[in-house]
Amino acid sequence: MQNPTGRFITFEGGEGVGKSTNIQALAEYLRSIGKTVIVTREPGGTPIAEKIRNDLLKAHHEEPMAPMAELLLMFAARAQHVDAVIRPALERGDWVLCDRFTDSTIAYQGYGRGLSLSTIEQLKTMAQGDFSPDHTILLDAPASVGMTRARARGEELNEETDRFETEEMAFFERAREGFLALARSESRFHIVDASQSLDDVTKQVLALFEIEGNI
Ligand SMILES: Nc1ncnc2c1ncn2[C@@H]1O[C@H](COP(=O)(O)OP(=O)(O)O)[C@@H](O)[C@H]1O
Ligand SMILES: Cc1cn([C@H]2C[C@H](O)[C@@H](COP(=O)(O)OP(=O)(O)O)O2)c(=O)[nH]c1=O
Repeated sequence: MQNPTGRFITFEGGEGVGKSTNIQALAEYLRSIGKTVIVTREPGGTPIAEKIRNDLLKAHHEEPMAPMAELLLMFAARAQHVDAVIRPALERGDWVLCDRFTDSTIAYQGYGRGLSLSTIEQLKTMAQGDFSPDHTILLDAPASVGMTRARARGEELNEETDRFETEEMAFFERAREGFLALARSESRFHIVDASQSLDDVTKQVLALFEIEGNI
């Protein structure tokens, strides 16, 4: 890890695959070796973007949300998040670990909802220019595995089901295919098999960072 400037690391994958848990483990490790680390998430990460998140995830609206409205709100939240939080942190030399980013939009709104990938690409350019993660950890598991974990976590923490969690399993399988297609086409991706035990998944995530120069 000789580069003194910050790095932007994103975690991607379906519901309940272990993104938040492994982000915390990586943050702890990076702090233990002296890095300043910010952990954030999408949609959200700033007060304005968290308000947009609230509208995006709320399961019960007085009307159905149009897929294009959903797409534009994802990018509105992201534009705010990049401008107010992510870019300033990287400029200070901090490491930014983000739970989901634009790959989730391609996977969920593109592969999941069936919106045009070229429209998403255009919006991406408008919202973030060529700004992109340095590395992306894709936690990959069959949708049913992650969903079972997410439901168990939801019951344990007494969380309300969000709008996405009400989608059918085929939607999440399409999103998984989207993530895998992205991972095959871009070298910033590191795929970790998230159907393994939590211990094994975390070991593999940390191994990407533990050996100097590994990542
Ligand atoms: N590899 C794993 N094996 C078993 N349980 C896991 C694993 N990874 C995470 N979990 C558990 O599954 C639930 C969802 O994990 P979480 O990190 O919140 O996922 P995400 O952020 O991807 O939705 C949590 O209760 C977590 O402890
Ligand atoms: C960032 C992003 C998230 N999403 C969805 C995925 C999730 O269902 C939801 C965000 O919730 P999140 O709390 O990240 O879900 P989980 O912890 O269960 O993985 O928003 C999109 O559809 N597009 C996006 O661009």
